[in-house]
Amino acid sequence: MLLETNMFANIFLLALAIATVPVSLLILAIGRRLSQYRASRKSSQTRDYEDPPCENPYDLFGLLKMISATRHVINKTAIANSTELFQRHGATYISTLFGAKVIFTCDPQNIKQVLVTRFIDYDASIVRAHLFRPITEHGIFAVDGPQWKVARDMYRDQFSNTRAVFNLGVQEKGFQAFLKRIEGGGRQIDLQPLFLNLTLDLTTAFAMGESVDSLSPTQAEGKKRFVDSLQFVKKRMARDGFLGPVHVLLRQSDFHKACEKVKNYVEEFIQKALEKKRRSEKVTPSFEEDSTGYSLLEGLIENFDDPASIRDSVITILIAGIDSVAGLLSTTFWLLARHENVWQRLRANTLELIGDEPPTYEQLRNFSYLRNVLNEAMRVCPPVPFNARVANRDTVLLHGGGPSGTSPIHVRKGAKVVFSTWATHRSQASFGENALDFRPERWEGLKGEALLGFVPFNSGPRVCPGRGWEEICGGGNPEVGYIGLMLAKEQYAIIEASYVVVRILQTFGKIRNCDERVWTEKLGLNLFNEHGVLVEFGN
Ligand code: HEM
Repeated sequence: MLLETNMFANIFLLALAIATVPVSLLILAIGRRLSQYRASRKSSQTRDYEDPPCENPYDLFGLLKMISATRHVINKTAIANSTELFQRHGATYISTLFGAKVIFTCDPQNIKQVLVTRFIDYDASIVRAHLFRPITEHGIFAVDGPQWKVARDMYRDQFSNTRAVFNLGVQEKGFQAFLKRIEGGGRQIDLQPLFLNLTLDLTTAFAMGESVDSLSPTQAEGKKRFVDSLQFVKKRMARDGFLGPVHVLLRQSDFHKACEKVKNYVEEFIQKALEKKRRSEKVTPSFEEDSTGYSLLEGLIENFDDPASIRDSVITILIAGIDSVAGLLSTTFWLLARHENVWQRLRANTLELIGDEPPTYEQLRNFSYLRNVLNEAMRVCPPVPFNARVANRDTVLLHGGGPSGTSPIHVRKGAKVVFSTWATHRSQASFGENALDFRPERWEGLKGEALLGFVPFNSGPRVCPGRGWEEICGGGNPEVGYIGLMLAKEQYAIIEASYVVVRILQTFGKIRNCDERVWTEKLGLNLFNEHGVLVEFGN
């Protein structure tokens, strides 16, 4: 009986607890909104701040926003919808998500504030550390402040010296394996998965000193398992990133298991390199053009001792450097197959400037029309279409407040700012009336303000290191850093993509588009086309 009474009491208490959860959440959300309202009223009374337009003032908890965002992700219209919202509400507007205000912006001036001018007012890790921690606990994406500086400095030697670390021999080997998969031409192929395999092979060779050979028909079983785990981890991180806090309700054990497999695989390479270092005292990275000896991992071991941070730094590159470059290559060829004039001009330039021999680093670096084509491909379809930061103190965005959109906006500590690279790249104010068209020639005259609206690698101190290094510091002047970056030529990611484009253009005279369907978003950690890149090469 006592047992029964206890049981009923427990069930009652449990039911009461469950019933109080939504009520408590409701009270919490109302409290939060009230204090936000009071604070923003107070600040706008004392200063000239004004709130930007609100997407839906009645959507108090962001429930409608969540439903609509989920619907658009499922329908693969999230990116198109984001542009539509900017058109409807202005370049900066507010929405509510999970009961909190979120500022959305595609205003280049505001993006510059977040990434460059007021860089220290924002943190990046809050929005993604939970996704990165299981795979790279102290890796650069999971940390901010002094910890971020430490993680960033680990890459300094490698990315400040792209010319030395860029291995043309590895590139050519990868390209030959890629070519075998499309040999002969005259048949329809989907380039998108092949580019992913190619960048997997190139990046693992660069990061660990040994390719995973994903393009090889005889890929070793262990390498295949590693690739499967790595790709699974990235896919799951992207899914959980979209789900936000809801993801904790879903099973995570398979994710953690895959993370362990990836870490174990990379650790084996670290152990081998450490032994090598112990034996010969010094691991000297080999910068010979045809050598496959150099790896980021060995470069790191040369300077650092902690195996865990070396592992995090290596895995970070496997997360950041593979799908992004594959996305850029896929978009470029999707566009080239639909713009014969650009293909013709690029091919003529390639044969004239480089001939049919594999290109040198210097030729790739100075190939300006190719640079324009890649810039334009990243403008039309940025591999990282949006990003977010959280204010770590009260701060300001310069534009977008009030009905005219000209007043500064008060950004409270803890507020999230989501900025859309996709939408800013489509701005007519920056790129003219034909902003939606693929026109590499526009880069011949672009300068100043327009360049401010081009941020495929982000900008400021936290700019993608695959974009170049020296210019990041900009002599300590953020303004110089910002503009200097636009002119940077030592860009690992661009040089890597350039090598592949040049070799394909040297090999094939023609490209034919085999897919009349419209481009449809496929969102992961990077952006792809749902239908791939179906083309036929000919001579
Ligand atoms: C076309 C190719 C690429 C694009 C568009 C791209 C874009 C980006 C963007 C937008 C960020 C900033 C993320 C943020 O702060 O939230 C970033 C960060 C980063 N990227 Fe890339 N990336 C590319 C290729 C690469 C490559 C090839 C590597 C390395 C080999 C690389 C390594 C990194 C790293 C380590 C970070 C973190 C930087 C930090 O937080 O300080 N990326 N990338």
